[in-house]
Amino acid sequence: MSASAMAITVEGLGKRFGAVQAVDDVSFAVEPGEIFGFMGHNGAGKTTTLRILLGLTQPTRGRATVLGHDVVRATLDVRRVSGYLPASYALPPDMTAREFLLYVAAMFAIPPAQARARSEALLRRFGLEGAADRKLRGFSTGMTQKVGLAQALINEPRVLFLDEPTSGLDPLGRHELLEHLRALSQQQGVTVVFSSHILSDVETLCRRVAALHHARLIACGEIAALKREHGAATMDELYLELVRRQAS
Ligand SMILES: Nc1ncnc2c1ncn2[C@@H]1O[C@H](COP(=O)(O)OP(=O)(O)OP(=O)(O)O)[C@@H](O)[C@H]1O
Repeated sequence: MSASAMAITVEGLGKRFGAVQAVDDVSFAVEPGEIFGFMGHNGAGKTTTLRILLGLTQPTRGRATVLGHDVVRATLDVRRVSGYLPASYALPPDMTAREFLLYVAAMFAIPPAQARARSEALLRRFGLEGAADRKLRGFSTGMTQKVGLAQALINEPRVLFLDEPTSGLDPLGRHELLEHLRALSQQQGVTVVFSSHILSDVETLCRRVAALHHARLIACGEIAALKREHGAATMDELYLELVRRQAS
């Protein structure tokens, strides 16, 4: 696939925070409609890369595009077509789920009637109708993640960036969330970047992955091919082998 046909392109991306090189010469591309896995240990640079792709942090080197929009020069276009579920964030405790979705819709300047229709559809889709008028302060981890995903979808994004979306979820909650993501990709052609430490979830959902290690990309490609290449039977084995090779 040519670079211009890619949903996301990342070329020689770098980010330095003072003395810390958070992302170092990272390049990869994501195809439209694919669910692309992003793995790496704590502090490897995953969140920083996602935040650069969303235009929330400026790179110190390199360039990246989302649906052809340069993430530095066309940040507003990038935000318009993107949804983001951060790894951790505080929902406003005194808002109800419904109020919160309408609030996020207003930030995207979605007209009120459309905002109401989308909010109701998302509340239904995530089984939150019964809790829609409850204040967010009492929401469980699973319900909070569903609200988080609903807010990330309010602008009907074509590209969805998810940072650790399944952490803290029970097996049923994880399964439901993975099914939602699969449906978004397969039925609506949404491109998903799925960053996770839970390698079984990455394997369940993604055909291709990138692995970051100490800010650098140490592997990128099809999971099946990477496993073959590195003689790994499982995803955990693959990841450990990739990291081991860096150390030796
Ligand atoms: N705003 C910041 N200021 C200074 N250093 C930062 C900042 N954001 C990230 N870093 C540093 O950059 C490095 C990469 O962090 P990042 O959050 O991108 O990693 P990560 O792979 O997402 O980790 P985790 O899995 O723990 O979320 C870390 O050393 C981190 O401390």
